[in-house]
Amino acid sequence: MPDRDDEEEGQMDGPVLRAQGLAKEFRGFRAVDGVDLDVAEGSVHALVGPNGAGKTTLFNLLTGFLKPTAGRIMLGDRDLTGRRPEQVARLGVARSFQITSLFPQMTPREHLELALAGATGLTWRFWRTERLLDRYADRAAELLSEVGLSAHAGTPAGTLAYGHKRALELALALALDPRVLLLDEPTAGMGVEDIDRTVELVRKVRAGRTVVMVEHNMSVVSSLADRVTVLQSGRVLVEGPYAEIRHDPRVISAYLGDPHAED
Ligand SMILES: Nc1ncnc2c1ncn2[C@@H]1O[C@H](COP(=O)(O)OP(=O)(O)OP(=O)(O)O)[C@@H](O)[C@H]1O
Repeated sequence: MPDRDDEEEGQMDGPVLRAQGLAKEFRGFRAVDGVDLDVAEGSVHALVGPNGAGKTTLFNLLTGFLKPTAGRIMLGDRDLTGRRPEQVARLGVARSFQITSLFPQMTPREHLELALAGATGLTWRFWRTERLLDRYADRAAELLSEVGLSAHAGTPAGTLAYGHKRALELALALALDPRVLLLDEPTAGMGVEDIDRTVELVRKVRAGRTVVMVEHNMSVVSSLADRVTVLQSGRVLVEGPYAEIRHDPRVISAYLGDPHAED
């Protein structure tokens, strides 16, 4: 018997983020082709798959950066389908941006104050008003401490080490206080030490949150993910806990590029 209360709240043990029949076509080519995805509240859910599987496209759909050709995206009982990225973010699905979106001259503290001001609806023309930004100083300091950047709060972002830039991106997403945090390859381009640090960081920030991440590094996936969705050719190939999917012959074939993998 379905538990109506839980369903109506759109949370508890039900999915907090749900995609149904999601598709994206680029000039007739289906990069995402009828994906169903249920992300449970409080879980870390990894999206994996070989190159070109549609992970980035799916991420862009979930965050409003692309509009779906078909299908529906729900956050709890709210329909996110077709909403713009800033609306999606404000409703509670925030994405950790790429380093290219950082301003090299601005410090982590300034980035965060600006993000916090933006999250509360203040527009750009207000951001230099010192008193308004002071309001966000405490929260910015907290977020910097959460991601281990306190010692670099006043360093221009352009001169930060790679791992620290990625930590700043994460803090910027957390500034939105999201219900669902999307991480796009959080360990991409990192050496072993930074990867370990990032795994610890994600462990820490996941508390009380739901995380969806695209991640190529399977050891990172095994350390962090409660559930894994494996995509191939725009479709869900397999879904389940990492311990189960890692032995699945379809997954192994997909990664080895077996042309009969879908059989
Ligand atoms: N804007 C676009 N126009 C046309 N084709 C696109 C576009 N974006 C993605 N594609 C195609 O859609 C498919 C899926 O791409 P996508 O980047 O989502 O895969 P991915 O799983 O993220 O791959 P990777 O692991 O290499 O990042 C690819 O074949 C890609 O060439």
